[in-house]
Amino acid sequence: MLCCQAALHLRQTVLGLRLGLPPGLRSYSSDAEQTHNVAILGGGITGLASAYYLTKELPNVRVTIYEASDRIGGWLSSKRVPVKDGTVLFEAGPRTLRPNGNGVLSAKLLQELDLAKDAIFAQNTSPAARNRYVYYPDHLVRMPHPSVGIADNLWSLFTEPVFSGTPWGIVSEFFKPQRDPSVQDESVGDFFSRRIGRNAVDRLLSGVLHGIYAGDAWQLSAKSLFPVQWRDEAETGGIMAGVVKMQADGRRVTKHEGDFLLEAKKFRWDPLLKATLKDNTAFTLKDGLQGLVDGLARHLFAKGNVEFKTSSPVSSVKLTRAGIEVTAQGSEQSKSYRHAISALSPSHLNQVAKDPSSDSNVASLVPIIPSVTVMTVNLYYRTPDLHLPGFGYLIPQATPFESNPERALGVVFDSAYSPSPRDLDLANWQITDTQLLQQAREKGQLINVNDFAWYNMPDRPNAQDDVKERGTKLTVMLGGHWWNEWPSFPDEQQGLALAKSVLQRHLNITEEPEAYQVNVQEDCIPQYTVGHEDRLKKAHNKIWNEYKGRLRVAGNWMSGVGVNDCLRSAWDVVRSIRDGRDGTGLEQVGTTSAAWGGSEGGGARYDVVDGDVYIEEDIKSTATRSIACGPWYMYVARESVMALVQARLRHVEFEEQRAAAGTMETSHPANPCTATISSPLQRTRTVPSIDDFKAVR
Ligand SMILES: C=Cc1c2[nH]c(c1C)Cc1[nH]c(c(CCC(=O)O)c1C)Cc1[nH]c(c(C)c1CCC(=O)O)Cc1[nH]c(c(C)c1C=C)C2
Repeated sequence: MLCCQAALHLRQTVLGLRLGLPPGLRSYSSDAEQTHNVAILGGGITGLASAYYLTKELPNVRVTIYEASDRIGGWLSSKRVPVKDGTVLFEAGPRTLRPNGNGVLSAKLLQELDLAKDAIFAQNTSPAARNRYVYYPDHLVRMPHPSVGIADNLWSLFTEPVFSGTPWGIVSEFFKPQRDPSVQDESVGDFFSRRIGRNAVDRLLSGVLHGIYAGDAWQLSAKSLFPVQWRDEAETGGIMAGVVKMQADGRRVTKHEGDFLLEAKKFRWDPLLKATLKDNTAFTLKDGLQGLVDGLARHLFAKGNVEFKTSSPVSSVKLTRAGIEVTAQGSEQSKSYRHAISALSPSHLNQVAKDPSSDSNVASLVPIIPSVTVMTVNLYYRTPDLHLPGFGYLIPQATPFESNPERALGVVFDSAYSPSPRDLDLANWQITDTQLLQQAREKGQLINVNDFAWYNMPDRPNAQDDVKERGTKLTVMLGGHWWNEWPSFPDEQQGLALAKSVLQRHLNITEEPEAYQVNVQEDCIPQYTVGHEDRLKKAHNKIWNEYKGRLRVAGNWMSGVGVNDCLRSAWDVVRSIRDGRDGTGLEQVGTTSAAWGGSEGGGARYDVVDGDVYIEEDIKSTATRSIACGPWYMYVARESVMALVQARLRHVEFEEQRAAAGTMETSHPANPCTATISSPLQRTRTVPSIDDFKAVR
């Protein structure tokens, strides 16, 4: 073990020397007083992002990343495999990132880590963005899209069994009764079948949930997955009424979200990257999303104040007087830190949080949050265009067994995200003068070349596959909730056979793949099942009681299962440590998803109902002033800025009144949403100053 550590240290030093870093950056700061040492448990994307944000926000931080396996990056794993005329790239896990919402963080990383030059951007006009299919009951059905035209969309809506009952269900939703207020949560299936109709769930929505959670619509929580619709039913009478209200009043944002957006707005975007991201639906990297992991790791190595301990599973984390003590398996000594950030799954965290020396049967730190196993089978065929142009297709729960005996969840057409040699050939471009093109892009005028955009032009545009002639690249997704009770999972050959059988039945593909890769990702997607929010609140209380703010949690089990959500939870945790706020990483639970009462609700949130504060691009024509807020452009009407300031003032006033009254429902870390604590108030939130808002004007 010691030998490994020495080797690691040596590797880091050599890497530092190779990168030509000044000596000061190669070693830890010697000033112990100034440093803030933090342990990160888990070297997946959440752990790496936490380390990244820590080093960015706390210059004197020292970080140690503990990772059980011998590689970092977790589920993000891209491999290049040989084929007859070159190599193709296979992704075992996530393959693309969206730049909107929390995705502003991944878009920022492109700039901060100098990864934009390696990126491939798929445009809104690309087949990947326009064409999505659902397989029901025995054929592919294209989902409605404006590019198809009204007549074709209507024809499909009224003739395809997949839509049966749904258009009427949406119209009549206005007249459906509200739920009983005593209902605290229900499944997505129950919620939407009550509001819109059962077919909408079984034939459509369950497919979408397969594509994100690989989960069961009848188990997943409506309150956690559809917080806006859940709230709208309670507040405005229904989902559609909520949509109408939002159109009229503008989008409401919680304080937490508002702060995030304000922060995003401060970012100084490289104009060329911004122009390239414009009208972009998703992006990836030439070496796959593994490139993001490598970019983060490179950056952290170069920083010199981050230590990677791979093959070092953590065995315990204990609260001590001085901070928090972390022990790794195989290491005799435990190390003390001021904070620890757990980027482990809840079950792993429970294992390490148990005190091995105590016999007491303490209830686990985090209540059980189930997860599913997904098998991804990547296949590459010599023949091109073996599928329709598009993103791929999802298979809903109602698809009859005889149409899907393999119980596949969906198929991704990876070729759609991967430019072909034809796309790279300048002769096929709409504009061939690359200088003109770059000038236009710098002005944000034109970024679209054959449905892809590249930042690195006029250099040779990036592609993932290095082949002379393009073939067809696909990924079959299997498992998820269908495998929940299975005692064991199919092996590699069985997985391959299942995938080939799906493709033969659905796409008529009979040829043998030239290359394939079977990946089993055990327990990779946490399931936010009914009651999820309550479980998170319990976890928050327990973690706070046991670790008093020394241990924070981040990851995909709290507020979103995607890569962008992992980045966001890492960002949130680091910000709260940086600002000296108490917390666990779960203190926001319920503030974004529970029913909003504006200033009458939990007091922990505010909304801006007087004006359309955040207006997204689709209605930008109504905005009197535009503020570029990340790549997706955020437009703020001038009056709205005033509304924001006024709302903020009202909120502050409101809090003062509550304080004077002596009680307050609070986001105090010991109880995020439910407790009423008495004065003196313990404010744990950072309230942005009015100047922050004035600065917007
Ligand atoms: C690899 C399996 C995954 C499945 N879901 C996720 C992964 C990584 C997580 C996920 N997938 C999507 C989202 C929504 C946000 C977004 O980035 O778009 C999340 C959180 C959407 C999505 N689903 C599929 C793809 C290719 C994408 C785009 C993002 C990505 O690359 O992951 C296809 C797909 N994913 C899963 C299934 C069963 C499936 C079927 C076609 C499970």
